[in-house]
Amino acid sequence: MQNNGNILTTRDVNLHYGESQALIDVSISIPKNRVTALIGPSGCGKSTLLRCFNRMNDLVANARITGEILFEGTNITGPETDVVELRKKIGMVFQKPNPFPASIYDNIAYGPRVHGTRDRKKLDAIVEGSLKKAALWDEVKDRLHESAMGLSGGQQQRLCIARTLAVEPEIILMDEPCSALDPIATAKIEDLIDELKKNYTVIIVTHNMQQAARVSDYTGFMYLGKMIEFGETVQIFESPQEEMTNNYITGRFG
Ligand SMILES: Nc1ncnc2c1ncn2[C@@H]1O[C@H](COP(=O)(O)OP(=O)(O)OP(=O)(O)O)[C@@H](O)[C@H]1O
Repeated sequence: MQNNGNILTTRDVNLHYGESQALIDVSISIPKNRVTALIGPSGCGKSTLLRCFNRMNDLVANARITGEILFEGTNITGPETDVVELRKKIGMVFQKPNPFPASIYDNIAYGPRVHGTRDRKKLDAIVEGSLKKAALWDEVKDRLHESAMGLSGGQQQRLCIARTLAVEPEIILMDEPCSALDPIATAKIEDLIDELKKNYTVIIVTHNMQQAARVSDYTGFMYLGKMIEFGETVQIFESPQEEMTNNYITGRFG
């Protein structure tokens, strides 16, 4: 597969929560405009690594990180990084859909308003464009001013993706985005992920190996805080180089 260059590179990333180490010497490069899946058994550090990419671990009082994370060549782990700007460029979608208790329109317009867009026409265009990109427009165009809480779980998750897209990110982090959804809603999100990679880089944490195999171009297998193997998804699933990867994907542990 043609690699478009790397958008994120980690160099010897170690992360401790107090005394306990959650990431050990993680060094990977995430290809641009591709979908990368992080897999591995519960507690191996997938979410911790994902949260490093937009500094969400800053919110955890006892988290301490060393090493470098280069986003388009600039280290983002230091105090000089503008975290608000970073999170605009690297958005996040969580396990449980978390729309604000506000209208569909206001959920999408929130980010652009915070970043200074006030013009109604511009906001209208952003709302429509983001909902279209998230494959939700047709379902909600006649109820934009109704509460987002009235949407189904799958629609709420696509709304959260639209909300992320509204501030024009480059990377979308997804932490088990389908784990609260039924198979039909999950299939819609998976189709959407495939569509999104034309314009964005997606990094997804998933417990579901079939999902990783279906949606991702690259896969990283983690175990006990270490990145055991990282490569093209086809290679990881069909000819893993590490015995541990092989044991995991064949269901021998985890
Ligand atoms: N806020 C925190 N404070 C202390 N320890 C934490 C915190 N968050 C995670 N950990 C620990 O760090 C390790 C990695 O957790 P993490 O959530 O990154 O794993 P994971 O692979 O995403 O797990 P899961 O698949 O179960 O979500 C675990 O041992 C976990 O208990």
